[in-house]
Amino acid sequence: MPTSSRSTNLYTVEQVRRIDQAAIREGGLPGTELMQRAATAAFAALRRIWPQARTLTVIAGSGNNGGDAFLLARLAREAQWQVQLVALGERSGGDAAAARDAWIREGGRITVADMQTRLPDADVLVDGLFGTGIARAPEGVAAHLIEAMNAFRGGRLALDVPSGLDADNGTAPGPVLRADATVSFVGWKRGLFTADGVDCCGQLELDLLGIPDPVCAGIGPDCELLEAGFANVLPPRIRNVNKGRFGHVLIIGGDIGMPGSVRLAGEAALRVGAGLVSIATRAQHIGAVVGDRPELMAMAADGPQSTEAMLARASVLAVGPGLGQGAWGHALWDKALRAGLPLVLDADGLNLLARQPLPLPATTVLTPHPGEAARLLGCDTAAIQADRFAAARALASRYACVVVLKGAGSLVAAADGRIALCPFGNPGMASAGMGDVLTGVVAGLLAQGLGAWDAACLGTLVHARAGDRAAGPRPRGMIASDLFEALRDVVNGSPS
Ligand SMILES: NC(=O)C1=CN([C@@H]2O[C@H](COP(=O)(O)OP(=O)(O)OC[C@H]3O[C@@H](n4cnc5c(N)ncnc54)[C@H](O)[C@@H]3O)[C@@H](O)[C@H]2O)[C@@H](O)CC1
Ligand SMILES: Nc1ncnc2c1ncn2[C@@H]1O[C@H](COP(=O)(O)OP(=O)(O)O)[C@@H](O)[C@H]1O
Ligand SMILES: [K+]
Repeated sequence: MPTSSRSTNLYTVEQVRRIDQAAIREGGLPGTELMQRAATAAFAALRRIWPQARTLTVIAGSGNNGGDAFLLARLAREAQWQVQLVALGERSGGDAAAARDAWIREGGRITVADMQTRLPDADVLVDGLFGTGIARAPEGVAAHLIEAMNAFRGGRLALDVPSGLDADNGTAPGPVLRADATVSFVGWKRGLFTADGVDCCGQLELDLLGIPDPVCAGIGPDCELLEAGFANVLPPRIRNVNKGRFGHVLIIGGDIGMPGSVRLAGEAALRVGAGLVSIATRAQHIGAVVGDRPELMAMAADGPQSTEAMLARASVLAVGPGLGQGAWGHALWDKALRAGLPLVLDADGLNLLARQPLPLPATTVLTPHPGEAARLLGCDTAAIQADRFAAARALASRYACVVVLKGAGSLVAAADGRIALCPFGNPGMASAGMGDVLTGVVAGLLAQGLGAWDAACLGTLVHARAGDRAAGPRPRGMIASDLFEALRDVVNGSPS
């Protein structure tokens, strides 16, 4: 795992609440003090991000997120900014009530929003409508305010969480703010980094509000961010070695019409350092597989004996790319799973598992996208995306293995409930064959001796960072093969 620090910890909303309460109870930090610190941190970030700004429109909800907003509005006015404040509702609750009173006491004016409200123009807008306390999809005036904020022509800064986002799961059941920047308080909420969260937050900053580490001890985290430094889990190579030390990956798949998937997985395994890579595929695909990549070996998987001979030489299997679910694919899949070798299962390898849940080898990594995950759990894709963390954990526990749930903010889950999130990757990677590359990467790392958890975490990280490096500012039109050179750079730790 990456070295644990609070800046790489991801928390549930409930865990952040417990930290708040512990800070108030045991840390001697009253809620009003935390709110003041949140406002101060957010105003400092705002000035850093928009150094020319002098006018502000502040939106305050009725809870403590609104409290942060009232206090930020005060700070801006004290700094001689021109501030206009729009509130949802006539009253604020809890510590926010005192913040609202202070704003009014000092002569601040409040526009109480209705369906006709138009937001005043300003350099920057501060979203303090909803934070972690959002309880349902915004409707009526709340929804109108979010839509108006999205139409606002200046910069948009969200306090803690973009309003409308479920900070636990990254889902947006209704309208949601698309912020240019989000300053989050106390700890990262896990939903900021996956599903819709990745499109709503903009630039992310975290302020711990000065809550000391001991106050948080024993509270979570729920999940850890995979960091660039994780690449260190792969030991440097000594010079006196030969290819036999770095494993022999056998990729099984490529039914009629699908030679590309095994070709991509095979080269990916080589590009992260596997010693030998063989492909077991249809006889007619052998030329296509080795044609422009002669370092790959390819053999016809055309009967039980040839399959057994290939399995006997392999140290790691990657089963599924282009495998199909017909009799040919099923027979290979069945033999491969019973071989007991470290295994990566993807694509039709997963679809066959959903149909026939065979026991899996002790070292197994499943790499489903949300559609495959849904088949494995017997639900629909929307249910997977509604709580990706629960889905990844349920899969790892049901199949007693390590699972990579792919997609924006890929998750790696282990059967013991451990979970890590990859904050890298980009929409250019939503293209054919990218998953095949990931399969090859994870298999290539298993072949070099990593365990299932480390290979899945490092593989997900290396694949996503290679995708970012290859995409640069041109994600659209990136193809899976564009990642190969970048994989080699990233796995060798060269700076981007
Ligand atoms: N001491 C603390 O607890 C701290 C809290 N902080 C801030 O407080 C926030 C959490 O505050 P709260 O728990 O008060 O929650 P919020 O301020 O996020 O929202 C809760 C309020 O919105 C209402 N509401 C929820 N969903 C709604 C919907 N769909 N439509 C209309 N109204 C809705 C609730 O009735 C409640 O009044 C954090 O996100 C953070 O910004 C910070 O000030 C740091 C310290
Ligand atoms: N929008 C995105 N942001 C980050 N990563 C993405 C995005 N879209 C796809 N990816 C990554 O690209 C890969 C696509 O895998 P998959 O859907 O199985 O593709 P294929 O079936 O074409 O091989 C996964 O690793 C996924 O996490
Ligand atoms: K907010």
